[in-house]
Amino acid sequence: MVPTLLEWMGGIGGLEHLMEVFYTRVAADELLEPVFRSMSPEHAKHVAAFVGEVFGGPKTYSEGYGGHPAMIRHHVGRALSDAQRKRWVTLLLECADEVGAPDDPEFRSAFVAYLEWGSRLAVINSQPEADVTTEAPMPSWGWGEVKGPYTK
Ligand code: HEM
Repeated sequence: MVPTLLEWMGGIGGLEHLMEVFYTRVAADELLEPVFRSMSPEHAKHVAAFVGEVFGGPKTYSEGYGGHPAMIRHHVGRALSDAQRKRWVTLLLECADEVGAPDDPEFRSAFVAYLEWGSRLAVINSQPEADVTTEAPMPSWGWGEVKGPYTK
């Protein structure tokens, strides 16, 4: 059986740890700190729940935190810039290295693909003139063309 992306990265505990480390670093980053100044103490946990669900885990975000529409609404009107988006992705990947998240080529290609996709949508939805549809279904992300984790 091919593991889900969430299973491969150590389950929800592994993802929560990554997000805790990441949002601590975000709060100390000059470009991102103003964007996340009002984030709730639960922010890292909620983002981990969302990404965990997308990566094949339990439906925690859908059942407890408002689902995909709520995630989209959190970005609406924030006028995020591409520079902020790039820093967000770069910092998250640095933290993935720091916490020892899987670094096999297969996992990282799937992880980066999702982060590029999701972060670009967040920027689009955050523009003041954006025509946002919040009713899109929860995304589901898998291994893509690499089809599964690295095997020797
Ligand atoms: C794959 C990409 C992304 C995902 C999955 C994601 C997910 C989320 C989720 C689930 C929330 C709501 C958290 C909660 O329920 O408390 C949220 C809020 C937010 N996100 Fe994102 N996000 C992404 C990209 C970005 C990027 C690139 C930025 C900015 C550079 C950003 C800025 C924010 C901000 C400002 C909030 C609201 C924080 C607050 O409550 O004050 N997001 N995001």
